[in-house]
Amino acid sequence: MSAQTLLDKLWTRHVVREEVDGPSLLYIDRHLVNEVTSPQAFEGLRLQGRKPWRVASILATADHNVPTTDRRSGIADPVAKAQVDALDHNCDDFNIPQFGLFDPRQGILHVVAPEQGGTLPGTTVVCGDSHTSTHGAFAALAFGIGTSDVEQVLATQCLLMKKPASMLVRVEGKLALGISSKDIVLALIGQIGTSGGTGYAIEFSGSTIRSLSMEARMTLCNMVIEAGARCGMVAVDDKTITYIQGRPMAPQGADWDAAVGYWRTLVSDTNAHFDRVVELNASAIRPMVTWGTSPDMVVTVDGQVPDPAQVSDPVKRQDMQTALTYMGLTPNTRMTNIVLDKVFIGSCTNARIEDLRIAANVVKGQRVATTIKQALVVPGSGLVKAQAEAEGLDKLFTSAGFEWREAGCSMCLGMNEDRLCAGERCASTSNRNFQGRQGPGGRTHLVSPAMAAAAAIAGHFVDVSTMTHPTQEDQA
Ligand SMILES: CC(C)[C@H](C(=O)O)[C@@H](O)C(=O)O
Ligand code: SF4
Repeated sequence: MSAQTLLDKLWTRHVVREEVDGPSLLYIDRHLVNEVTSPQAFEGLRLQGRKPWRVASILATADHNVPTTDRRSGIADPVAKAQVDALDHNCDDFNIPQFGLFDPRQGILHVVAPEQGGTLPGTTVVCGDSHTSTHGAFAALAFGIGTSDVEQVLATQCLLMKKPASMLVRVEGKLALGISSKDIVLALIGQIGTSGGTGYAIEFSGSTIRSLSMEARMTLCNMVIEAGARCGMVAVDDKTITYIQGRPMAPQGADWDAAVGYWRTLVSDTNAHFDRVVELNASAIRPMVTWGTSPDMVVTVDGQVPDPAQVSDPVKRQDMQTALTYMGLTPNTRMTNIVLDKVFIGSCTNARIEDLRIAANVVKGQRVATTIKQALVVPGSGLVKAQAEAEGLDKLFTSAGFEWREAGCSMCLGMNEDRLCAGERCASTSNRNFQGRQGPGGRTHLVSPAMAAAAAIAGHFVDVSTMTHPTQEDQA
């Protein structure tokens, strides 16, 4: 047999039926269900008199609409409340286990599932949410689906999909101090653009990737969607296996041994062919900050806001101009001179324990700048929150002036009460800086947790690579 990529291996193992020139039918192992994209799917099942095909494949929790303060007083917004109530009702009705609002395991699905051992190598993982690509960090074939697909997977445990092309992103070398996988992926998106990954599944490889923790690998795979790719993945190694061992939903005993034996095969064969290869030099990567309204509008923190006048392509020039007007920025402003109103540390990109450790270490013993109106830390799950509290990280944050919240998507997209007001400028560890993403008229700059934390203290962006703190390699 010819050399196979990791994608080939995952694909072949899950194809139920292959069509020439059409989508294939894939078997789905894990279905993550949130409150936003599932109500209509469940309604569809009911109308057809169907039941979920394999309830045990489902992991459900509300994440987008949940309040991050005072949950006991309920959800004020009627739309948010209706979605959360619908998930409760549907899970009760169809006997689907759910992590409810008061369950410590509740949180953002892309944080919760790996934490529970619900994301395993060699599986297919879907969710009605684009950032499902996150789970590919475990050598899973993981991708977001739409609401009608959610219904199809509930009903049949299968999904029609066309095999993506393969892209290898090889990152070699050592990251400088203070640089994280968020900077790697922002640098990648800056290089290939928001449609550079369209039609591809991206596999990350190379010595830099091997040195990264599982948390850091999840951040990489989380953001491939912002490069247009459907899924991201990282091959299995010791770190993958160590992370999973002992988690509640992980296999045990003889099953564990058999699973590990199979998981070890989940690497691209030497000489496997990729449709596109992109190389990055880790030692050249600097802390990244977005300046515009798309994740590829990004520069290094020691750079400046670009000048549309320097760009010859009229379409690109107009896009830049529109973004700058929305963002309220003047060309050639140094990034370190951009003054902020709010800071958000959270989201499925960067709200895992390692992210909070890195941020807490930066703010330790200091105070949030008086010009910052609000600095939020929203852990990715109740268990991340509990772990952080056990380590005293919450105290480091609150005594610096941050607010310490309950788990959820929160200000990543403002479907709950946590939002930017019009014109407010925010350093955010999330993944999307689209117009109005964090609240109508809000201005988002995407950064790493270390960069967000340092910006909160200074009141403007600062270059964290000139500060001393642990890297993601130390934490692995
Ligand atoms: C609401 C949901 C469907 C959406 C997504 O698919 O990604 C959200 O999570 C986001 O990040 O924009
Ligand atoms: S944290 Fe943000 S990106 Fe992630 S699922 Fe929630 S809204 Fe989407």
